[in-house]
Amino acid sequence: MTSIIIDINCLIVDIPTIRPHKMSVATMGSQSMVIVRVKSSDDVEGIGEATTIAGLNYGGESPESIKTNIETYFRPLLVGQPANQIAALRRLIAKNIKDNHFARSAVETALYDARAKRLGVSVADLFGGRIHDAISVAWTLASGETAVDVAEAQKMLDLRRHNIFKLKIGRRAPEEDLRYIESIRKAVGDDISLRVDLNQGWSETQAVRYLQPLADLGVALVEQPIHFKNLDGMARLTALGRVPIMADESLRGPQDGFALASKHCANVFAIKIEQAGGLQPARDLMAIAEAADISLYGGTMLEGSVSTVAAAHLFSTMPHLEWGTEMFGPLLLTDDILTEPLDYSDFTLKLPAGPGLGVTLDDDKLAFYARNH
Ligand SMILES: O=C(O)C[C@H]1C=CC(=O)O1
Ligand SMILES: [Mn+2]
Repeated sequence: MTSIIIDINCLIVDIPTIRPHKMSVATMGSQSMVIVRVKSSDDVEGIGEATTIAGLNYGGESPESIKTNIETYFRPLLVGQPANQIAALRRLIAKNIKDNHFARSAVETALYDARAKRLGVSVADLFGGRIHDAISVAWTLASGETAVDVAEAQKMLDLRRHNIFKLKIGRRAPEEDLRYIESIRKAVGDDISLRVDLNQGWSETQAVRYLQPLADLGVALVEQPIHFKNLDGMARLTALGRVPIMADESLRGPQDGFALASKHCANVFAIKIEQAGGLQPARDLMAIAEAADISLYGGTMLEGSVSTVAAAHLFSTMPHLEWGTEMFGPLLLTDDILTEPLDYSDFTLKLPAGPGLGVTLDDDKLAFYARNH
């Protein structure tokens, strides 16, 4: 029997972070997730999540705009449509709704979750099946206090939770950032992979000046050092060859991926399902990277458990995820909205068993953290 979409609901859920998360774009003290539930005539519910960083600080979609746009534009478009025809639904959305990649990703995730549940398979199975049962997970140090970050890195190593660290820099003067990285390097030793993320915080001139000092400190990867539109600049920094360059904000879907790949603007792509516009566009973006011999990294929008596990399903199907992932979002929050939290151990995130995304929402927690205004 054909299952028909009968309703789409959105809830904004606000959960505090375990500590302030300081980036060049914003300081976050809590995370706001838009949880999307797609209900169908056969009673199978699909869930998805759209999460941004600090309202409008990172990009053009906020939790509030995502909720409004899904309820006002996606919902009437999709209600009454066959729930299993995901490609047709994607075409319908593309024809009627421009941009709104985060909202699209949440809706698409919910459609895949429901489709997989109906088939009794996992979301990874819809993308060819998992190759990896666990994926490596980096942690971001971003408390803004060197001593706190040193202690945090040590704790993560002791707990065997993370042994790769991303450092958020570009908020302070470059010389101060160098001293900070040096302290972290001294504390963790030479064998630990340290990467930095500027979130576009530098001018191209600053990047030319400071890439070598970063390389001298053993920084393995430099993420989005300059403005996302300065693709020629990204290509020039990549061509310098001082340290591998990773694109993040410059990648808003497969077309951007093609532009960056054809101009050699990066050595590595950070793949984010929300920024790409959903699981399938993210998969398309990864195919472009693979064809261009650009390495892959599984990126996060500091998402909660639902979007994190959705991305993990997709990443688990990739033969080569050379730089691992940073799917740690749920661990940055003081509480979770799942009945069973995700399993982080042995420096990895374990893919859950079970159909669909393999996770269940805890309705009491949702009710507790839901924004009521
Ligand atoms: O990569 C970003 O820009 C966003 C995010 C990912 C990890 C983190 O700490 O911030
Ligand atoms: Mn980034």
